[in-house]
Amino acid sequence: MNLRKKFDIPSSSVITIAGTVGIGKSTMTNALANALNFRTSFEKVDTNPYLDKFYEDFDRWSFHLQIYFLAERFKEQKRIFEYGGGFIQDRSIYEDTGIFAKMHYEKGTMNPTDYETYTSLFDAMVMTPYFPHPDLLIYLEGSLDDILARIKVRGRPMEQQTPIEYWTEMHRRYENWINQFNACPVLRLNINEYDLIQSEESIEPIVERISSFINHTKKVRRV
Ligand SMILES: Nc1ncnc2c1ncn2[C@@H]1O[C@H](COP(=O)(O)OP(=O)(O)O)[C@@H](O)[C@H]1O
Ligand SMILES: Nc1ncnc2c1ncn2[C@H]1C[C@H](O)[C@@H](COP(=O)(O)O)O1
Repeated sequence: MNLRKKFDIPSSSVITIAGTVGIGKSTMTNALANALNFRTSFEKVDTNPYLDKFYEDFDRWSFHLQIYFLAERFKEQKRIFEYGGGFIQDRSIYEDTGIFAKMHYEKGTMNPTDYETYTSLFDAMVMTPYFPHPDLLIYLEGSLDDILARIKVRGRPMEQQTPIEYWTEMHRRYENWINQFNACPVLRLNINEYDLIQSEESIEPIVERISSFINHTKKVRRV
C-alpha cells in the first residue's frame, strides 16, 4: 500500500535524513522511499575517491573531501529539483559544514585558509534564497553506545580504525547543532522508538508523524 496517499503527503516533498555516522540514515532512507514511493538520494561511499585517504590522514585530505562532498550534494540537489521533488535524501548538506568541516577546522585538521575557502563557497552555493531547502529534516538520535555498536556491526574498515574519541566528539557536536538548526522544519526520532530491521511495518507510524508534521507546518506557513 502506498502510504503517501493514505497519509496525504505531497508527492513533491523533499525529506532529508540527518544524524551521526552509523545511526541508521541509509536504512531509514530506503524504508521511507519504499513506503512513499519516492526516489532516493544517497551519499556515495564506495566510490568516494577521498574517503579512505581522509581517514588515514585528516590533515592532508579534509579539504579535498569537503569539496568533493559539496560538489556531489549540489549535483544531487539539482537532480531533485529537476524531478520536481519526491525524494528522500540520505544526509543533509547542512551537516557537511555544521558538523564535519567545522569539527576538522576547530580540531586543527583543516587549516584556517582552507576552511575559509570552503565556507565561502558553501555560503555562496547554499545559504541563498535560490537554494530550495527540504520540506522536512528528520533527525535521528540515539545513545553513543548504540551508535558505536552499529558502526562496529556495519564494519567499514576505515571507521573501525578511527579512535572512539572521533565518534564521541561528533555525537556531542550533533546534539548542539540540532538544537540551533533552523534552515527547515525538524522532526526528531529516537532510534529506540522503532526497528526497521525487525519489523518493516514500524515505518507506518513514522509516516503518520511525518504527515501531521508536514501538513501542520504547511498550515502554519499559510497563516
Ligand atoms: N533500526 C535498526 N535496528 C538495528 N540496527 C539498525 C537499525 N537501523 C540501522 N541499523 C544498522 O546500523 C548500521 C548503520 O546503519 P546505516 O543505515 O548504514 O547508518 P548511516 O547511514 O546513518 O551511517 C547498519 O549495520 C544497519 O543495518
Ligand atoms: N562532510 C563530510 N566530511 C567528512 N566525512 C564525511 C562527510 N560526510 C560523510 N562523511 C563520512 C562519514 C562516514 O564515514 C561516511 C558515510 O557517512 P554515513 O553517516 O555512514 O552515511 O562518510
